[in-house]
Amino acid sequence: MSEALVEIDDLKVHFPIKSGLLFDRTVGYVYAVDGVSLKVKRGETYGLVGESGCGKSTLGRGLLRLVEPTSGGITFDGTDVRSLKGEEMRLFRRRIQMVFQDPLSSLDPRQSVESLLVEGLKAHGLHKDKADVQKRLKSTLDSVGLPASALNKYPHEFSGGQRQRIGIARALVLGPELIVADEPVSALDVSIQAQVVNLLGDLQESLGLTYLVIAHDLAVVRHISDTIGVMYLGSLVEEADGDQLYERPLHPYTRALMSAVPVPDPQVEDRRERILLAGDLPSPANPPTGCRFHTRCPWAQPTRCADERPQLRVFDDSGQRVACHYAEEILSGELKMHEVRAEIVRPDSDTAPDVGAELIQTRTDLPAP
Ligand SMILES: Nc1ncnc2c1ncn2[C@@H]1O[C@H](COP(=O)(O)OP(=O)(O)OP(=O)(O)O)[C@@H](O)[C@H]1O
Repeated sequence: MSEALVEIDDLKVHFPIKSGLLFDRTVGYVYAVDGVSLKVKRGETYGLVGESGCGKSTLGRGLLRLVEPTSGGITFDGTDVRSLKGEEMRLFRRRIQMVFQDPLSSLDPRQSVESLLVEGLKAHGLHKDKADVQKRLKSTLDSVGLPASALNKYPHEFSGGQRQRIGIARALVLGPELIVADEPVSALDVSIQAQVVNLLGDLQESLGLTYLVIAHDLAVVRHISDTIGVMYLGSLVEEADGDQLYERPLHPYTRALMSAVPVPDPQVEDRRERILLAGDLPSPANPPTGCRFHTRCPWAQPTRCADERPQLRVFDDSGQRVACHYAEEILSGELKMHEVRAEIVRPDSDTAPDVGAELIQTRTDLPAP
């Protein structure tokens, strides 16, 4: 299957910053999403990663029009989402559901599981046939591994993992085609995370679901994503097949994110590339000129990186896309990291596993170029 269910074209979501006594003056914008184009194929999982504040959630919310995009196109199953109104919009919303990070805050503690699940059905007028509703609720609970007796209980009576199963059931009960899962496991214990990730995988297989999974942690999306997009300060900086991205990360930011994912093998863990990013994420209200990553990039070159914004371009036949002027030179090793900003420790070539590059420890106490 390769048909795109969702197509996002040059999407921008800019939030106005208001000032003045009545907050009636716009003094600037938060460029939360600033020109993202991507496709989510039917039946597949698109993993969107990036550190907190880079615009991942806003992109997900913009797709559902929970926030109104500033510009750009969104197509869902061939329909122009941005032109939908009234009843058409309501029907569209049924086809896409969200799963949120923290089930405790997204589930009203005063409502029983039954009432939480029926709520969605009511919003779409699907609650009238009582026998049918009961059948639907029970089979939905069964599909997420919860017993029918859960219907009469309240969220606090469940463990964190079970609560997330309720959150997933609430999304599933309307029979959606796409699920936007925003940090679906980051509030859970590590031991429970794998169970919920596996559940999402099983549901995808049995129900033919399409997922957009948003996470700050590459480890979470690694095993479930067919395609991974890496976001930095409102833009996609790299996109590739899940495996391809791990074998050959091209963008310096992806390499930095990758180096933060722990590897279970201590030999590999000791020897792999480490890039600790200098400084914090710049403000999306005042993004750096040129390449937005240049202020933190260990390979940034004067003055092109500061002057010219790199476009997301197809790198080679693999279809991998990267927004970096120097991706080829970094990959070939022709361009070295700034020695003043990095301590480079080369691993013993006889024993070093093939993990992409020399072992690099970047010092974070040095100023950005
Ligand atoms: N409604 C809003 N009004 C103004 N600014 C907003 C609004 N929503 C988000 N932002 C800002 O947009 C930027 C991107 O936020 P967003 O939540 O999309 O990032 P994120 O990558 O999902 O981070 P997190 O994982 O912390 O949610 C942030 O600077 C945030 O403060």
